[in-house]
Amino acid sequence: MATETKHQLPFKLNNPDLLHSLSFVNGKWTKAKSGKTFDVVDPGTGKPWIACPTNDASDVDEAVNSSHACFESYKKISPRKRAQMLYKWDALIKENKEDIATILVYETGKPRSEAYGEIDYSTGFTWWFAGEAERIQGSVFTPALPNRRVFTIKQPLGVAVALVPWNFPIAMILRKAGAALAAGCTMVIKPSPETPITVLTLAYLAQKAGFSDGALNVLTTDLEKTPELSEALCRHPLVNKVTFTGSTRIGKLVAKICADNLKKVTLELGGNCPVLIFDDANLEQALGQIFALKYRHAGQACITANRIYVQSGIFDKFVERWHAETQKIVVGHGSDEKTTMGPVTTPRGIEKALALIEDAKKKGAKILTGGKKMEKDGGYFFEPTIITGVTPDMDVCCEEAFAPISTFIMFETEDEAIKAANDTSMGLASYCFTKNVDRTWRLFEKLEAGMIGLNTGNASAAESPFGGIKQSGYGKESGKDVAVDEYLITKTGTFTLEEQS
Ligand SMILES: O=CCCC(=O)O
Repeated sequence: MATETKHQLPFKLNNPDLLHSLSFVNGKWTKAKSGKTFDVVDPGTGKPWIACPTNDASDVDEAVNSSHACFESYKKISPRKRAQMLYKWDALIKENKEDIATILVYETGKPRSEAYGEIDYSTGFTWWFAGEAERIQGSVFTPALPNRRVFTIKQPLGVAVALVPWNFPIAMILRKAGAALAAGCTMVIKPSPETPITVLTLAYLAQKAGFSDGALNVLTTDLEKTPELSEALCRHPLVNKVTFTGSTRIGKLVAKICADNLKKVTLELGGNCPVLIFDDANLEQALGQIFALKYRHAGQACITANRIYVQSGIFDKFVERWHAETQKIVVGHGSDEKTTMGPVTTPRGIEKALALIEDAKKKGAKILTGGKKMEKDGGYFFEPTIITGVTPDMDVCCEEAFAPISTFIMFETEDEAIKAANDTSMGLASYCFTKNVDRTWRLFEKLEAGMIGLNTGNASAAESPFGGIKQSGYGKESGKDVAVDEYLITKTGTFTLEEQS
């Protein structure tokens, strides 16, 4: 175990070797040059339990150089060998699932059952990308000119940087690093200050799976040094690709910085996702699916249901059923087996939720239940909340809540619902529930989002391209070909064939 901390661990692991708190650079556990550290806090108690290095711009060179040196040899490894290492990594993560879930609970606050769910979802990516590694193909085609032959090959583009959020730290890493390593790239990861430990565990297991030193480096830092460290990573001349998941505001900054040197960028940004439930929907199906989506990780998923539009014929009944289900939610520490909803991950989450509710109340919304912070064991708990009478001018309608706030809006016609759903700068995911097949197709084509859930609230999967349109970003993660392509360059070969005389 390589922890260097004055803190008391609030849990025991079956395999204590998994727990690391130093950064991981070139296969070694490394302190920041400044020697500074920051605390990682349990959102369920508000107590710090471990500390990690506060890296800054001066720590970037060593990490990127080692990833670049590794790339020079890693790119020559056969796709089958890359696949084998990815399968091994996948197996090691599954073998240590219980311990990884424990760390995840104490970093994010999510209930243990959800932590298991995240690991199952995430290993879908390691498994999928192991398969993709061997299916990277170029093409040969017939050109217009005689005696000419044209073909393309795909090659890994080099060192990639991943800037990742705290809400699904395992899924985000495996979705990004899985694709990069399958393509033959190496990666430097900057985890979120809230969730560095799960990421360091994954790096430890990647090394055990056979990835060589520098293939996957992890530089931790705190909130204050995040902009400096991220910018230095994005600007480093040996970095060719940046993948970012987070807010639209920061995504635009990342895109601007990378544009200076024309670096390839993938951006998975904000959501504000609408749900449309029509009178002819199977009410129980819609309720079950959207309830699970809404309260997954206390409302802190980018694809969560931010605005729920329900047609007038079933509005009252739907909200009544939703209210009844909401009363059954057990809010508590993620490690408690009875808990069905944990805290939000940061105190900032509470402040934002309170501000949204205050604004909605001022503008005439009705708070059916909840709306307050819960004073409970020092954690960042927020009451499951239902708001009705929501109008488009309310912040809760225009912004991602990232909290357990269910926002209901009544509609009459299909056209009205589509117009309201699309009335946002965001375009990550949209959902609709109807048993009318023609309407389903119309909605699929007319809703402005990169992912459309049709009678489902659960559309994320390794085989499905994940990514938004409009201000929700660009590029695809997961899915066949598209995700690995984000880490490849395509080279065109043109050959003139001399005929034998
Ligand atoms: O919060 C963003 C990721 C959620 C998902 O991958 O389903």
